Formats: sequence, C-alpha cells, structure tokens
Amino acid sequence: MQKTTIAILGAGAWGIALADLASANGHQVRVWSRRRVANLETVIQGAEIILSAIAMKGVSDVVSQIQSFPLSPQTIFVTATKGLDPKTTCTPSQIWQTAFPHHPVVVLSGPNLSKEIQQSLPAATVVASHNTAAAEFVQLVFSSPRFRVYTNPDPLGVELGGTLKNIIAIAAGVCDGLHLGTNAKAALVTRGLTEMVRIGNSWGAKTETFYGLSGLGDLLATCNSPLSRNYQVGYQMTLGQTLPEILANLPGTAEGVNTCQVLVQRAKHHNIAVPITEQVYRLLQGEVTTRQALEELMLRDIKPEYK
Ligand SMILES: NC(=O)c1ccc[n+]([C@@H]2O[C@H](COP(=O)([O-])OP(=O)(O)OC[C@H]3O[C@@H](n4cnc5c(N)ncnc54)[C@H](O)[C@@H]3O)[C@@H](O)[C@H]2O)c1
Ligand SMILES: O=P(O)(O)OC[C@H](O)CO
Repeated sequence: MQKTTIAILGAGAWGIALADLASANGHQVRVWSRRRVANLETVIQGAEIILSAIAMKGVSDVVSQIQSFPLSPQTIFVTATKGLDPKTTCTPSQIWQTAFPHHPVVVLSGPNLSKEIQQSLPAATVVASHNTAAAEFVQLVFSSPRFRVYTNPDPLGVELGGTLKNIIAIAAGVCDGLHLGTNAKAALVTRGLTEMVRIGNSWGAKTETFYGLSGLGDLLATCNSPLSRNYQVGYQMTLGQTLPEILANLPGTAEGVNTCQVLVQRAKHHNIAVPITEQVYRLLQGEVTTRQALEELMLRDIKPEYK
C-alpha cells in the first residue's frame, strides 16, 4: 500500500509499540507526547491517521486541544486507549466521535501486551468501526507478518472488551498471588467473561464480540501474564502492599483501577450484577482484604449458571 502519514499521540509503552509497527511497514510516523518538545498542531498537520494511545486520564484534554486545530475532513481517528471517562462513563471512542462527528473513528484493541510486540513476537488485534472503509484502511496500515489485524463492525464491543478485562485481570493477579489453583482461575475468568458480556449488552455491544480477540482473547492474555500491569496490581495486593505503593512502582498505567470505580457506579445506576467488579472495587478501596474478597464471592447466594 502507499505510504501513509500517521500521528501517534502518547509515547508510552503502547504508543511506541504501535509507532514501531507502522514505521516497520514503511509509513511516515510522527509521535507526540506531553513530555516531548514537538508541538501537537505540527505533529497532526496533514496526518491521514491520528492514533491516540494516551492514558484515559489525558484523553478529554487532548481531544479538546485538537478541536481547535484545522484538520483534513478525511482524517481518520484511531483510539487504542482502554479505559472509561470517570465523569461521563463514556468510552474513548465515544469521546472522539462526539468531538469529531464527521470523521471516522476506529477502535484498535486486542491481546496486545506491548513488551511482547516490541520483542517482535507474533500477535493479532482488531480494528473496529461503523465506517468499514476506515477500518479496512487501518487494517492495511498495521498488518504485517508479525501483526495480524482483523476488522470488526462493533466498535463499542471491541472497546469494552479491552476495557472491562482489566478489572478481571486485577482479580486474576489476586487469584495467582493467593495460589488458589487452576480451577479457581478458570472459574474466575469464565465468570468474569459473563460479567463483561452482561455489562456490554446493557451498553449495546454484541455478545459475540466478547468471544473474540478483543474480549476473550485479551482476557486470556492479561489474566495469565505478569507483563500485564493490571494483573500486577492484583498480584502485589496479595503481598500486603497498599494500592498507592503498588501504583508508585508500576511501570506505566493500570487502567483497571479507575475503570473499576466508573463501572461500579454505572452498574448500580443500571442495576447490573457485577460481583467480581464489586469485590475488586472494595479491595482497591481498602474495604476488604484479598481473602475476604474471595470469601464474599464464594459465599454469594447459589443460583443457575445463566440468569
Ligand atoms: N502497554 C500495553 O501493553 C497496552 C496495550 C494495549 C492498550 N494499552 C492501553 O493504551 C493506553 C496507554 O497505555 P501505555 O501502556 O502506553 O501507558 P503508559 O503509562 O506507558 O503511557 C501513557 C501515555 O499517556 C500520556 N498521558 C497520560 N496522561 C496524560 C495527559 N493528562 N495528557 C496527555 N497525555 C497523557 C503519557 O504521557 C504517556 O505518553 C492505556 O489506555 C492502556 O490500557 C496498553
Ligand atoms: O498491562 P495492561 O494490564 O494494561 O494490559 C495491556 C494490554 O491491555 C494487553 O492487551
């Protein structure tokens, strides 16, 4: 394909990994971060794709900065952030789409631990949009023999898969830290997926999306890898560290910590049962210990598997 100009916003672990993938495919890549000298307006000027790999806490601010700059009407926005806005509970793609209603917005999400991608290990991801042509264009830009990119027409489901699994990954870290065994881990991940589908459906996402790469795929990756920062948060809580201590030493962002709070709020408002999320929330708040959280989950009222 022809050379594309891509502006990558966010020079964290994921922004840099995506920049390297696009550069390796011969595209012209410019990276912006709040800590670099490059000017945001200059970086996005003439870009055919603006890809955001900014942590959730910075998304709204960067979106409003870009709103004041001139853009080509063809510019495609790609969002790779896995979080929820604490004020509105909106997803990053909803924030981008509201700010730029006439531009295509594509969600990029999948089982993509950046460290493995930086080691050139093979991986697959999903690009999802209501604009099929935009998703196919982004698919071409990033596809390579070491990065297999699928398209999907359910951007909300793809985005929520990557976001909701972070909370289950915190719980999986606790499960491994307490040495609860393989049966417990399988139960947690499976019931976690049920919780993700329940929340996703209430939001309007399709069930089948959660059984794909961006849902189950990302859940398996993050719940089974010490490379996951969210998993690390849960694991380290079993070692008796406090949340502020863990976050102070964590390399990068664990979005699940803030997502959990937003989700509990949203679940309460919409009357959705989210028992695992609730226990992770109470644990992060210091209201229960890891052992008490486990006990509360195991002693819930017995019920049918599907209800
Ligand atoms: N690292 C991964 O393996 C991976 C993979 C897929 C998705 N993600 C998602 O990508 C996002 C970024 O993850 P990361 O690992 O690169 O995190 P990181 O902590 O390494 O980098 C975060 C980036 O966001 C920027 N940022 C933070 N607050 C900001 C603000 N207020 N204004 C402007 N910029 C701000 C930082 O400067 C940095 O460039 C997260 O939502 C994460 O869930 C990460
Ligand atoms: O390190 P984590 O927990 O943010 O996980 C990174 C990616 O989301 C894995 O796909």
